[in-house]
Amino acid sequence: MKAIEWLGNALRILDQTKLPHEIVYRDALSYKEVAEAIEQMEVRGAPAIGAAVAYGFALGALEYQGNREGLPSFMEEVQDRLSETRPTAVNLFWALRRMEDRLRECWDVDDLDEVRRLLIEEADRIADDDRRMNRLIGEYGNEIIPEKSNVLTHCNAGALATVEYGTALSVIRKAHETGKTIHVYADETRPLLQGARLTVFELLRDKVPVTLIADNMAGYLMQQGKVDLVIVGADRIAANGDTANKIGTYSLAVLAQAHGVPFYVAAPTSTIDIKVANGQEIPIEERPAKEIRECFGVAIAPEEVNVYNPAFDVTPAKYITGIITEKGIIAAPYSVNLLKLMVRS
Ligand SMILES: CSC[C@H]1O[C@H](OP(=O)(O)O)[C@H](O)[C@@H]1O
Repeated sequence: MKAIEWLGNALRILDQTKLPHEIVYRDALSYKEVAEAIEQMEVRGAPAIGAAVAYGFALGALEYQGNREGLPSFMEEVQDRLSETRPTAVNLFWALRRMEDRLRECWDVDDLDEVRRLLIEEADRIADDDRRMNRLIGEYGNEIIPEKSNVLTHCNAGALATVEYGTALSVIRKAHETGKTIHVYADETRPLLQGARLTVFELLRDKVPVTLIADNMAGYLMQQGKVDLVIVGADRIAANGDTANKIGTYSLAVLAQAHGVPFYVAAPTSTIDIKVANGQEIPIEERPAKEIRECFGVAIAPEEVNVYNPAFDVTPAKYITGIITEKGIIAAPYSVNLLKLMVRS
């Protein structure tokens, strides 16, 4: 089950708003369709968004009908449209920058089809890098999973949030595959229920024991000593280790520290934004009020009520036990150790 698949002239997108009850694909033939799919969260998850944007950029070059000289200004429009879709996941901007850099490197390539080929090749590399990084996250992360453990996770940081394997769920999968007795508590993750709809869906398919809980039950589980560790994904990690992730992550981190439960973030280095000093500088997406007032089309609050709907929150580094990356597990002091990580090849 892949979130996205490149078809050579289109990007096949699994519409995650329909999961788990319907498996529906959309073949995006244009960069605008990719942008809409990201905004509507048909494709979501920081690494998956990054790869989708890379292929969306390549689709823009395929759509272009002008001469070679006009391509750069057209691709600026493509870049603008893709970059305005969702502000928090830095993977989007990391992928766009790689595609823009590749386009600039092609300045002396006159043949438009050759430029298109080189851009698709770069998007493929971005996708392959994500597969590789997620596998390694699973390998390193497995080192911190006890032989027998109850792990709590939030939202969906699984295969559906990436090109393959996932980040937090890559660690859980690896532990399961290596024969550890791992059981997962999956937060439903209001308001869009990525945990109930996507994480549970993934883990049941992989036969990983999983129990679904409402978000407000996590503290009670920890108070009863039923959670051995928490592992979540990330959308943007600042230079000091402050981490933006799905709304509700910060509450989990504070509860985990209060109950002496280790709290890990699993993310590829494409999610680390070393240019952002701390969490205050991370843009937090605010989404439509409808997502709170309704639950998948069923009104659950009076139409006239005001709504606050931040899609992410920021967990200060002091609550994070370790950051699991494809280059190893990073501990505090994050300002020092993340910088060392990013300069390491
Ligand atoms: C592999 S980490 C994915 C990350 O993205 C999710 O947010 P959204 O579903 O809104 O894209 C959530 O924060 C996950 O942890």
